Amino acid sequence: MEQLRLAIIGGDGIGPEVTSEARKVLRAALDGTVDLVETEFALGATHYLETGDILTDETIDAIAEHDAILLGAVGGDPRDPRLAGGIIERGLLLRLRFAFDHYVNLRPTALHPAVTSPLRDPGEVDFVVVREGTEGPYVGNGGSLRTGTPHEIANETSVNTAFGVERVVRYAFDLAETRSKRLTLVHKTNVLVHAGGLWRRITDAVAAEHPDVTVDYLHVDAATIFLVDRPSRFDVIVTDNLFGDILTDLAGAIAGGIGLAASGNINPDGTFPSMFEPVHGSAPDIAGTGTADPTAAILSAALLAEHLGHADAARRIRDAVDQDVAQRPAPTTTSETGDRIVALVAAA
Ligand SMILES: NC(=O)c1ccc[n+]([C@@H]2O[C@H](COP(=O)([O-])OP(=O)(O)OC[C@H]3O[C@@H](n4cnc5c(N)ncnc54)[C@H](O)[C@@H]3O)[C@@H](O)[C@H]2O)c1
Ligand SMILES: CC(C)[C@H](C(=O)O)[C@@H](O)C(=O)O
Ligand SMILES: [Mg+2]
Repeated sequence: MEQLRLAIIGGDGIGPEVTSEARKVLRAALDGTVDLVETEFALGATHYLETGDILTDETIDAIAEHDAILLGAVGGDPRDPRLAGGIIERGLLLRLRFAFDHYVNLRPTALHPAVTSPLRDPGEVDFVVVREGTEGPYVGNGGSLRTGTPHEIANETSVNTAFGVERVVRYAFDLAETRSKRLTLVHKTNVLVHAGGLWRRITDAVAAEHPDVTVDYLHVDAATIFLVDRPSRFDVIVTDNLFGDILTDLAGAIAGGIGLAASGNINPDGTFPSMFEPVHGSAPDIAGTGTADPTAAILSAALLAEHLGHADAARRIRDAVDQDVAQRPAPTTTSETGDRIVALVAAA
């Protein structure tokens, strides 16, 4: 039987709560077809406060030995001065994305049947944001002069390389070819002229190789209007790291809630393990209450299964989620939702 080695990073807050439900569902979906070997890595703000370690080189090497990573969420109490400066987000989450060259951050959005969108008339909501994952303003290229004085100067430089932009744009076009063949570049070329110009030129050049894909462009501010007014206009959105971050929280909200939004940090070359995680964070406001919705983590596990070649297991997970959200009791708990979805997967 095929063996799949999964690195599990529950993380902080609701991260471990939703990840354990996703693991249950994944085990049920792969049962009998795969020998699933799960290795837990204690990482996150809590781990850092206990040990002083955020992510050692040895741990990166150990995680690299796995076929994929399932991550919950990381980030501790925002008021804790020991966690200031996003040290966990940067030193753990972004470090993993960069170390494993997750240059595609894939964030699909679909309005599941029976889920209520806050939009009055959402129409068809079925699009994928292809968010660049290793560049942009996320690279940590910045600094502050005269810090803490009235004359402070703080810089955060967005890094965009032709190599980095081209590979993610190519991925987005290839994805559009498998969908409705419509691609929207989202940027802010009217202000961010250097980075925007590069994205635009590369998108135009790759578009010439895909004459059957309809390509358009929106400034990111206008894109937020259309996401609310007419999300059906979108099929594949390709955008930079920061715009993609912001748009996908909005996308989650219009598709019925951030508790349903899944993502994959993909290394398309397969050199490193890809990492699957909900779009949401550690939700300290509800951690420990047992009310977190594990659906985003479960759908992230479906993306993981699909990425590893188990399309049938992925389909069964998604079908079970669709059935569950259509008849979900309220109120319900994190583990009850996981249990119901496990039962539906097992019955399929
Ligand atoms: N990938 C990640 O690990 C990741 C992603 C985003 C934020 N974060 C971190 O998480 C911490 C909290 O960030 P935030 O408050 O800005 O965003 P968040 O996504 O954690 O929470 C935003 C709101 O959504 C709710 N929410 C989130 N997930 C939910 C779920 N599954 N079910 C029900 N409600 C849910 C929360 O209760 C909160 O009201 C910060 O430290 C942030 O840096 C981590
Ligand atoms: C926690 C943070 C670094 C992260 C990001 O900005 O990418 C998160 O918001 C996300 O969407 O995964
Ligand atoms: Mg985000």
